[in-house]
Amino acid sequence: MRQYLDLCQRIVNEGCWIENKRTGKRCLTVINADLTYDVANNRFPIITTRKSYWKAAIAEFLGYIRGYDNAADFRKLGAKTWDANANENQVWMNNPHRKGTDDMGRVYGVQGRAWRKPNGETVDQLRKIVNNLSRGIDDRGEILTFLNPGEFDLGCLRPCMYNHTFSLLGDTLYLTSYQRSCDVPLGLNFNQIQVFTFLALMAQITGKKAGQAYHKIVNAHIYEDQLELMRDVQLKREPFPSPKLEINPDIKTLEDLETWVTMDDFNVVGYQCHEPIKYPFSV
Ligand SMILES: Nc1nc(=O)c2c([nH]1)NC[C@@H]1CN(c3ccc(C(=O)N[C@@H](CCC(=O)O)C(=O)O)cc3)CN21
Ligand SMILES: O=c1ccn([C@H]2C[C@H](O)[C@@H](COP(=O)(O)O)O2)c(=O)[nH]1
Repeated sequence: MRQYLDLCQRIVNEGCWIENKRTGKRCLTVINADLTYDVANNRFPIITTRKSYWKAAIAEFLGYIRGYDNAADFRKLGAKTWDANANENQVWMNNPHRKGTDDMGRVYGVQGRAWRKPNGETVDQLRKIVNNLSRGIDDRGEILTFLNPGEFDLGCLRPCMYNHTFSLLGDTLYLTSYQRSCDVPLGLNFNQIQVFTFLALMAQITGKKAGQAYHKIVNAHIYEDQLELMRDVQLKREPFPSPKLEINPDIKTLEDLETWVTMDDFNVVGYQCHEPIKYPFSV
């Protein structure tokens, strides 16, 4: 939690104002942030200086794991987070590839589970990684990449957290996740939870011990309409100790994640937090 607050404070102290064309807003911005999450000791990196809707964060990531391309499917799991990008972004609404209400196009999990090859076949990147890790294999290329520049025009948004690389040292599993663009008040609150939970889940279904998760961010920003709340409210609060994440031990395979898992299979124990803060969201 300290590392999150340090990053927020660094943006407030040292950030540069950058005009963002897509949203029409200015962002206070720094380049490069490195965060580490201790999954081995289950120190769940949830924000405690405001209420965090952690179930929505896990639901969103489960939707990526399942390869969903529709905001309605994310809503059914418990995440409303794609409603605006699927249905309120004028550029995407005017895109002839958009298949109607709630369609997100070929983003995130679609690329992760069904990357298109020139011959018409698809590559299931996640299945390959799970198969290899389960057999104790790390081919130094256990990479799940959502970033497909050839298909940017087929999706509502380019992926922000776009690459997850797994590594095995003996029977300990590590994860390194890369993020090109980070809305620190809103997005990072979710992304921290997602990186942590992804490693915990992958360790569980491949029979490995979870090690550390490394989260590398390039452009970390606070939108102009979020700054006051961050600087004058959230950063004035003292964090509480990290809680623990409990995952249903019956989740044993990728198929379990694809079929029956719901948010009832996750629990956070000992979460103490300050009052909610409602940050503005930019489409
Ligand atoms: N500007 C922007 N920031 C983002 O973080 C973001 C995007 N766009 N577009 C794609 C996804 C969607 N994500 C989102 C979208 C909404 C919330 C959000 O509104 N969070 C609130 C309430 C959550 C709830 O009630 O479930 C929060 O207080 O955390 C968070 C992440 C992250 N991504
Ligand atoms: O997982 C996510 C998804 C999105 N974001 C944020 C980062 C930016 O503020 C916007 C995306 O805008 P771009 O113009 O495509 O960079 O969404 C996030 O923080 N985390």
